[in-house]
Amino acid sequence: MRLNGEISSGEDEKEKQPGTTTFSGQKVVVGYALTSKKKKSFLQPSFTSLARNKGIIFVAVDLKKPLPEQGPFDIILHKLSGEEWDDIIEDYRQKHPEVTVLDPPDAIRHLHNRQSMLQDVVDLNLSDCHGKVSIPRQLVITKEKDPSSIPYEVTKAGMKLPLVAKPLVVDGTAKSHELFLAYDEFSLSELEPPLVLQEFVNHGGLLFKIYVVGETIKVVRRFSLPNISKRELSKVAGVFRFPRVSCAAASADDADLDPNIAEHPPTPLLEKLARELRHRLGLHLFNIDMIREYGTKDVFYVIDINYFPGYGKMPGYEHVFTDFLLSLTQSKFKKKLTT
Ligand SMILES: Nc1ncnc2c1ncn2[C@@H]1O[C@H](COP(=O)(O)OP(=O)(O)OP(=O)(O)O)[C@@H](O)[C@H]1O
Ligand SMILES: O=P(O)(O)O[C@H]1[C@H](OP(=O)(O)O)[C@@H](OP(=O)(O)O)[C@@H](O)[C@@H](O)[C@@H]1OP(=O)(O)O
Ligand SMILES: [Mg+2]
Ligand SMILES: [Mg+2]
Repeated sequence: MRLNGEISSGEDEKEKQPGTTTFSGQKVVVGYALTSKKKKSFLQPSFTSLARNKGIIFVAVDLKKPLPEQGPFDIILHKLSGEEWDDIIEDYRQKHPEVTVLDPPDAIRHLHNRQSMLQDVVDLNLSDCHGKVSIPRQLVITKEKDPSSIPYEVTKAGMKLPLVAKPLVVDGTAKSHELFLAYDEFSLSELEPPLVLQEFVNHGGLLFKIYVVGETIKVVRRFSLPNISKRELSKVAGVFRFPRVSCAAASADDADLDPNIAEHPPTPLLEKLARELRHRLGLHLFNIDMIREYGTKDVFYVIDINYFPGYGKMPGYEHVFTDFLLSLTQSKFKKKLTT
């Protein structure tokens, strides 16, 4: 932590104000390396002004200058793709252990692959904690595979139709979010590996997004794909691209919903899931997409985990994030006092 006014430049410098509520009356400097889209959705004025009043200032990392020459920072928030950036931030992290880097690049990379992202959910074995949490059955089709062999692979693995086809790698591009619903296995040969093929689980058209910010979780409901009946499955063939239904800012929280579908998953289950994943993934900032199997009360599937998601859409994110950033520096300060 730094004393008031110690930082010398940066586009947000003019936003600084005296009078803080930080642990020791010092400013917390948060460097950020985000795309312009992310900066716009995350650093909303309602958030930056609340943070400023609590002594947190945000400073843009200048990607054209060496990172070690910038700052000093207390915390770095980042979400940029590419190996070059990963190397820069990893090197900085090792040389500046006093700076909290959210989060380590190798832990983030674990979520860039749709197979590895869900592996920790499988390992967790949350089967007796107010409900059962697992992942849909899935099959990876590697890059080397000839697309014409996909129908055979699917049949051999005993996968149940319909299937959701997802690009294996999630790299922040629109293409990595291009998903398809496959009603028959033969049409899958139209798609381009590498892919993850996941069994489609009927869930009543509603999804739970569990936002994790350190130790805090917030759950919102979003609209999702409707159930697919056996009758529909028998009548339809082909692969169909579908839009990013659950990403819309319009939440399903206020809609008139069937309580059997919309009732929130049990809090102890969500808390345990988030805590365990936080530790196993080594991440502070992510969200979990979870669905309830239609017709059940407590059978859940995790279908997606995203690093540093769209927190701007999380109700009350300004307060949650401000408290989180302050708690990070406070625990560091306390540690310093006791060592
Ligand atoms: N196995 C599944 N069963 C039923 N519906 C699914 C399944 N997998 C995905 N979906 C639906 O497709 C949507 C997109 O899937 P997913 O969340 O995996 O993609 P994404 O591109 O990573 O999304 P995001 O924008 O959240 O990163 C889900 O929100 C859900 O509506
Ligand atoms: O665009 P939004 O603000 O909605 O945020 C989305 C975010 O995009 P951004 O990081 O470019 O902002 C996505 O990241 P990438 O996988 O593409 O890296 C992914 O995390 C989505 O799940 C987020 O939507 P949410 O799950 O929160 O609804
Ligand atoms: Mg998702
Ligand atoms: Mg995702």
